[in-house]
Parts: sequence; structure tokens; C-alpha cells
Amino acid sequence: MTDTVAWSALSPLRAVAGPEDLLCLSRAELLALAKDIRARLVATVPRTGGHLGPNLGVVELTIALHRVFRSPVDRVVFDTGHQAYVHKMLTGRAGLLSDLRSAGGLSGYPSRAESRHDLVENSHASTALSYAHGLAEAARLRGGGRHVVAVVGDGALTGGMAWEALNNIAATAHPIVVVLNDNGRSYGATAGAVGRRLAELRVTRPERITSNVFTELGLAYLGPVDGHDVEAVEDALRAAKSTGRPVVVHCLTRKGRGHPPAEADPVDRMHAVSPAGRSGGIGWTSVFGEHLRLLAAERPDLVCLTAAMLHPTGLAAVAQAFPGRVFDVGIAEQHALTCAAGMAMGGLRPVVAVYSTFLCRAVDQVLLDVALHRLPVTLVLDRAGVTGEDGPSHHGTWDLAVLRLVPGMRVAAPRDGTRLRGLLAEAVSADGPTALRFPKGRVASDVPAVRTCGGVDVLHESRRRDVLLVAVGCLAADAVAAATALDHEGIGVTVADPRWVLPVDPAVVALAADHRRMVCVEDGVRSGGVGEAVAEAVRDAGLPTPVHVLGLPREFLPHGARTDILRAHGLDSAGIADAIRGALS
Ligand SMILES: Cc1ncc(C[n+]2csc(CCOP(=O)(O)OP(=O)(O)O)c2C)c(N)n1
Ligand SMILES: CC(=O)[C@@H](O)[C@H](O)COP(=O)(O)O
Ligand SMILES: [Mg+2]
Repeated sequence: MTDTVAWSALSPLRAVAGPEDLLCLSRAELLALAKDIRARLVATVPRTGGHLGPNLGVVELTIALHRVFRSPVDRVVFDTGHQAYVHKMLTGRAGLLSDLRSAGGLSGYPSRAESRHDLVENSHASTALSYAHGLAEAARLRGGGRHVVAVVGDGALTGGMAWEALNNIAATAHPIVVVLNDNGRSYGATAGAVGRRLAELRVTRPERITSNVFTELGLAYLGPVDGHDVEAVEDALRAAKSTGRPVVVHCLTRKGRGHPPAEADPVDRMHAVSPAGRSGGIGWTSVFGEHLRLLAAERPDLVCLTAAMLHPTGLAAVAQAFPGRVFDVGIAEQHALTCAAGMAMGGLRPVVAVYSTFLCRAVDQVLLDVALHRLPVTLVLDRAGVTGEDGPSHHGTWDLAVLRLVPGMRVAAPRDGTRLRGLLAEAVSADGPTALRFPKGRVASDVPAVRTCGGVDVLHESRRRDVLLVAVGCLAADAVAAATALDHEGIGVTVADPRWVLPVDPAVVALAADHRRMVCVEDGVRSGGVGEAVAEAVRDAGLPTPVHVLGLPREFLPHGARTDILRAHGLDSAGIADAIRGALS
């Protein structure tokens, strides 16, 4: 598909095949280039979906950066990477923007397969400074001659790793340039003292700044600089380059700059826009947030924590109703978990809402700060399973395998909105740690049970007991569709939804004893997942029932549509039916 903005022959971007083409541009041509880049972002990203606001905010900053530094000889690392579309457009990929985030098209994050200018593919925040420290040590030991530049957002600076890295970098004399892209926002206003101190710096004239948190650590500090003035940023970067030591260049930018609907967006300045045509509908997230608000009204001890994602995780409704009981800790999942542990020790009932993939950041905290003490903390993992267009570091495919290892942790996977509400109520009333996981997107239509067996819902059964099909969470509807299709082939499939999927419910084993074979299907990695836990429980019970596990491979899955990726791995109704036919052949 082509963009609505024609790739006119006069488009200044057409003349930029790589960063070296920026060097000969006049000030007027640079202004025209910035305008052209913005026009293409505004024309394209609302259609493809992606991070419109963040990229509109770094147009001039990225142009200046590529005029002062010599990527890829100089190493340029983008923290989180969601703001690297402009970088991609200036490194020869402007013509590919129309396929952004589609399968086989441009990734929404830096991609080493796409370009030698791209270094870090991980979309998890607060890592850039650690990479920069490592790259600088490598440059020192392998022969210098190159600069290391890290572009870090003010939100990313609320992550602990960023300060671990600064603690090390500031103790060196390495020529690391930290470009602080300060727009005052993560999604919402950047939380905590870092956000507050930066806000003070933003309004202080450079000549009045004698010291700040960066200089106190031993870093040089330049700024604040108007991040939308190419010339000013260039001057600051050249000055930084010549310091020959670690230096922070504090650039003031506006998220959504140049696009009034983004600049006026009160929630998040169009931080991440959905692809055109992906209509709303009731999402899992809003079902969760609304029910949590009701539970919070009944339970004054219930408190909530978010890692800078109040709206994306559905906690905004609770925050509006009970502002003193919702805590935004910044992009600090580790702190969120252990702070929740402290709250639980203090008699509160914490709910920590994060995207599934970001739980990986806080495994030690779940294991040894929450579960070791058997604390009643509830994890709510949104975007669990295949998420889609955000690609490999955003798929939430590891949570089930990770949480299976945690002693005392109970994990629920609701199959629809009704189960989500019921399981959430059970989770926040449980004695010990619990987790509840659901996917991105529109909530599934209710799938009623035909009967229950212990805590397990039986969703479909026939006279024959050929196969017990255990479906985890949102795949229940596909499982019932597969079983219904197989009815017509004389294959009797019982579909069971354990609701609480870990540890394995004894009722699942009891049902297994009554069937020739078992198939377990989950939207998560097979290795160490629920299916393997079910197989282990069946074996431990001394049953001969073979268990076939359907799930995702232990691979980094590419970006693309969630449904396409699930289908490609046989996790749709046709794939499940085929797997059952195969298991019986
Ligand atoms: C560990 C982790 N937690 C949460 C997120 C979700 N997230 C993506 S971008 C973002 C805000 C980043 O703010 P900032 O660094 O200031 O960049 P900006 O969007 O303002 O350019 C968050 C919280 C993430 N990518 N990584
Ligand atoms: C970069 C980042 O981590 C978030 O902005 C994420 O891309 C948002 O994902 P959703 O669009 O699924 O909320
Ligand atoms: Mg920011």
C-alpha cells in the first residue's frame, strides 16, 4: 500500500540515502527535511500503527545526531527503540515506512537484520546506557576512534538499570554521549523525583545550572537545549563530542510535536496508535480495569501498582476512583514487585499490573521478595501470549513457564470476560501470590461450561472419550471449535478449561484417566509451560495417557498479526483439530 503523501520527486527525504547525505544540506534544506519527515510520519503511522508521538518528538534531534556522529562507525543506541523511525528514515529506509510493523516489513524497533546502523532490538526500556558502557569498554580495549551515543528518554531514566549504568559510566573517562530526550513524559507525566528534578532543570537557564544530579555523579552536563532546533542540538553534540568524557546533553522535546492531535492528546500524546481499521470493541484491559475498580470499592486494603503504564494496563479507572491507592513507580518493574511485597507485609492487598513481557524484568523479585514470603500479591499480566506487531521483545510468551517455577504461585488464565471477573475476585482473595494473564485486544465472547469437575470447567464433551483437550485461557474458543468439527468425524473430544492453570488441578488428572489421549494447548512457550506441567502431573499419577503439548517454540517470534502468528504455529481451531487427528493416527 502506498501512503497518502505522495513520494514526490521533490521530497527532501528522497535525497537522503544515508546519513552522509545530511552533511551537505543547508539550514533551509534541513528545515524542509524535518517537515517532510513529519508529513510522512503523520501520513503513515496512523495507518500502520506504531509510536507516532515519540517519533514526532525526535525529528530534529535525530537529524542533528546523524550530522555530528558517523553511524555506524560511531555507535548509536536508542533506549526502548520505539522512537527510531526517524533514524530508519535517515539510514535509507524511508521508502519502506509504509510496511512498518507488518509481517516481513520494517520492524517498529531497531533491527540488526535491516541495517548496520541498528544495534539494540530489545524494546524493554532503560537498557541503552548499559549497552553504551559495554560498547565504550569494547572500543577502548579494541582500539578507539569511535564515539558511543545513547539516546535515552526521561521515562527510561526512571528505570533502575539506567542508574546502575550511570554509576559505572560516571566512574570512567570514556567519551560516552548521553542524549537525554526529555519530553517530560513516559506515557503520562514522568513519575517520581527524577521526573520532578528534570522538570526543574527544563525551566532553568543553562548559565544558572551549576550542578545537578548528573554533575553530582561526575558526568559533564550540557543543556538544556531546544531539541527541535537542529543547529542548537548540533552545537551541543559537537561540544559534547569534544569533552572526551561521559557527558549528558539535555534536549527538551515535545512528544507529538508538529501534529496538533498528538500534541493535544491528554492521555499520552499518541504514544502508540493502533493500526487503521482495528476497531476498538471491549478489550480485556478495560474488563479488568472496570472490575478491579469494583473490587477496590469493596476492599479498602486493595492497592495497585503500575510501571509507568496507568492507562495501558487499565488501572486509570481505579486511580480516578481511588487516587491514593494507585502507585505509578516509573519504568521500574523490579521496584513495583518488591514495593508490593512491602505493602503486603504491611497488611495491604497489592495488585501489580504489567505487560507480560515486562514481568521478565522482575523474576527475582517475584521469586524471592514475593513468593519466598508467601505474600498475597496479585500479578495481572496483560498482553500475555503472542502480542503481534511489537515483535519479539514484546510477545508475552514466557510468563507461564517462568511462573511455573515459582513455589506457591497460582496462575489463572481466563477464557473470557466472565471468567476474568471471577478469577480476579478469587485472585485478590487468595492467601498467597497469584497471577492472572490475558492477551492483547478485544475480549473473547463468553464460552459457557457444560459442567464442572472440581475447579475445572468442561466446555464440550461427547459420548466418546477419545481425547481430553486442555485449553489454556483465550484459546478455549478455538478448542471448542476444533472439538465441534471433530464430532462430525466421529472423534470424541472433551474440552476442559482449568481456569487456574498452575499448579495443575488434580481434577485435570482425574479427567485424563477417563480418556485415551490428552492434548494441551497454550498461547505460550511449550518448554516448561502448562502442557508440560500437565504431562508431568499425569505421569506422576502413574497414568499411561499420552499427552501432546501444543504451544509456541522456544524462539524469538517476529512481528506480525497475532492471529497469523498463532495460525502459523497451529494454535487456531484448524491447527488444534489437525493435532488431535495426528495424535489419534
Ligand atoms: C521495562 C519496560 N517497561 C515498560 C515499557 C513500556 N514503555 C514503552 S515506551 C514507555 C515510555 C518511555 O518514556 P521515555 O523513555 O520518556 O520515551 P518517550 O516515549 O517519551 O520518547 C514505556 C513505559 C517498556 N518498553 N519497557
Ligand atoms: C514501546 C512499548 O513498550 C509500548 O509503547 C508498547 O509498544 C505498547 O504496546 P501496546 O500498543 O500493546 O499497548
Ligand atoms: Mg519521555
